[in-house]
Order: sequence, then C-alpha cells, then structure tokens
Amino acid sequence: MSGERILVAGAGAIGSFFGAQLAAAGRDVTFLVRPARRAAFACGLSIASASVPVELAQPRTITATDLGSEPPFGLILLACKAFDLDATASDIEPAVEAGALVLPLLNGVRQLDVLDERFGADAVLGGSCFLSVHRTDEATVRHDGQKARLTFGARGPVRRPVEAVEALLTCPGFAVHRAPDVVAEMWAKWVFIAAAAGATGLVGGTVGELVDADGAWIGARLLAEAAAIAAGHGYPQDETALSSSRRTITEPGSTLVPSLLADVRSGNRTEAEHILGDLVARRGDPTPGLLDAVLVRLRVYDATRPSS
Ligand SMILES: NC(=O)C1=CN([C@@H]2O[C@H](COP(=O)(O)OP(=O)(O)OC[C@H]3O[C@@H](n4cnc5c(N)ncnc54)[C@H](OP(=O)(O)O)[C@@H]3O)[C@@H](O)[C@H]2O)C=CC1
Ligand SMILES: CC(C)(CO)C(=O)C(=O)O
Repeated sequence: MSGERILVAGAGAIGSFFGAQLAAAGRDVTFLVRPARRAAFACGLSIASASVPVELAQPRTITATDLGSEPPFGLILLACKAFDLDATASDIEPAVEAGALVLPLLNGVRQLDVLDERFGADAVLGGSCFLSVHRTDEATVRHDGQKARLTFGARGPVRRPVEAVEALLTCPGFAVHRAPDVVAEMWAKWVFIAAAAGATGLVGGTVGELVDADGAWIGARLLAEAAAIAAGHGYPQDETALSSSRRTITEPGSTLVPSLLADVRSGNRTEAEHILGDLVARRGDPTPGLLDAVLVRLRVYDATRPSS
C-alpha cells in the first residue's frame, strides 16, 4: 500500500496538517476540497510549526465532481467537522466504492455509526488524533505544541491490511500508533475533549484563563462526568490517563485553545452536539449534570451566533 494514493477529505486545520506532512514525506496526496478552498490552495499551502513546518507550493486538489474520474485511492483521511459529515460522506462515496479505506479523524465516536451504515464496517477504520492546529488564513495552518499523534486501528475485518496503512502513514511529521482497541482510544480522547472543549467553550477562555478565574473545577468536574459515561459504556478510564487529562485541563498558564473554543471565538458553528450532545445522550442516568449545562450554553451560542 506504500505507493497508494491518499485522499484527504476536508482540508481545514487537521486535514491540511496531516496531508501536508504526508506529501512532504513523498506520499501521493490529493485534497478533496470545495471550490473556495481550491482557489485558496492555488498559491500553495503552509504549515507554520516550530517543529515540523511544511510549504507545499502546489498541493494537488480536486472537487467532488472530479472524484468519479480519478484513479483509485488506497486511503481516505476524513477530516471535516461533524456537522459536515453527511455531505462529505456523500462526496467520497465514489472513492470508497472504488476500494478505498476510510480513516475518520473527527473527535467523538458517532462518525463510526454514520460511516458504517453508509459504506459497511469493513471500509471504515477507527481513528483519532492529538495535536493543536488552527487555520490562520485561507492557506495557512498553525501547529502549536508537542509532536502530533495519529492513532488508528481496525474494529473487525477490513478490506485492506492495517499494517500497510501504518506504513503509508508513517512519516517524520507525526507519530502513528496502531491501536489494538481503537474504539477505547477514541472514547478516551472523547472524555478528554468533552471536558477541555466544554470548560473552555463555556467560559470563552483558554485553560490558563479559566484557571486564573478560579474555574479549574469546571474542567475537572466535566472530566469526571464524561469518564462515568464512558465507564457505563464499557470503557472505564485508566486512572493514570485521567490524571494526565486533569492536569492538562487545569494547568495554570496553559494557552491550550481546543478547536471548539477557536470556533466560539471566531463566531463559527461548533461541534457541541457531536462532542457533548452525543455523550449525554449515551448516559444511562437521565439526571442532568454540568455537561448538560455546557451543552445548553453552546446550543444557545450556535442558535444565536450572527451567521446562523
Ligand atoms: N483543530 C484541532 O486541533 C483538532 C481537531 N480535531 C477534530 O478534527 C475535525 C476537523 O477539525 P478542524 O480541522 O479543526 O476543522 P476545520 O473547520 O478547520 O476544517 C474542516 C474542513 O472540512 C471541510 N469540508 C467540510 N465539508 C466538506 C466537503 N463536503 N468537501 C470537502 N471539504 C469539506 C471544510 O471546508 P472549507 O475549507 O471549504 O471550509 C474545512 O476545510 C473535528 O472533528 C475536530 O473536532 C481533532 C483534534 C485536534
Ligand atoms: C484539544 C485538542 C487540541 C487535542 O488534540 C483537540 O482535540 C481539539 O482542539 O479539538
């Protein structure tokens, strides 16, 4: 599979970062974009990073109407926001029908149900990623902090060997981890992001700003609620991992801006339903908690933001 073509569907912060790192390492990468992004990428794509900067002079782009006439792809990195999942899944259908495996990188887990139903579970890997990236202009993405990590794995029989996917993804720009239980990894990331995005999205400030305002307890309490829901679904959270998450979301001076907070700050639509709504919907106990309060706050934000 190492020579196979990669389609990156959704060239925002995440898609641009992973696609650019793979292209810089010599992989055959094509970005599936909408017309405005295609025009923006005509002059290149930059990843601004202290550790893994990339300049792609001519990123290869296509739009959905071209996909049917493309040679086959081996792997699709799916990196849209949750509210664009249905439309993006429709767009990639010709490539999946031609044999590609789909690796979704969204936060949360509901994407697996959506993609399994549409394409069949043997076409869909599990995946998640840890990195902080934000688009700073139409063709620049800023990468902050530590080395990016992409975790992926099969959840059952899949149409292509996962070892080959690992070889295709392995490159200097980020760490790759093939997880024996990728769904457990996705739940662990979900618990963390529900707390980090929920606490910062609620107050509209970074983790450090939240802590300065004596709000560290908010992140810690959201983390505990999210972990209890995960445990109720058969994904008990490892105490060491939970402590590390708690430290990250209560760290004084932290400049961490989760993507949901970045969306709130930019007036963009958030993934509140996917990250918080889907989590509380899976809780057995109907008694609302702090997660529900944050969800309500973000629903009001989404419903009343100027461009909604
Ligand atoms: N940013 C981060 O640091 C992290 C984000 N995540 C998760 O990754 C996912 C993606 O987030 P992020 O990259 O920040 O989001 P962005 O909003 O930066 O990017 C989403 C991209 O999807 C594109 N898109 C939407 N619909 C389509 C379509 N039909 N065809 C082609 N492209 C489409 C958008 O297109 P257009 O360019 O036209 O607007 C946009 O470029 C989210 O689930 C997020 O929670 C996970 C870890 C870290
Ligand atoms: C918190 C972070 C950066 C960790 O990867 C993330 O997942 C997000 O911003 O959505």
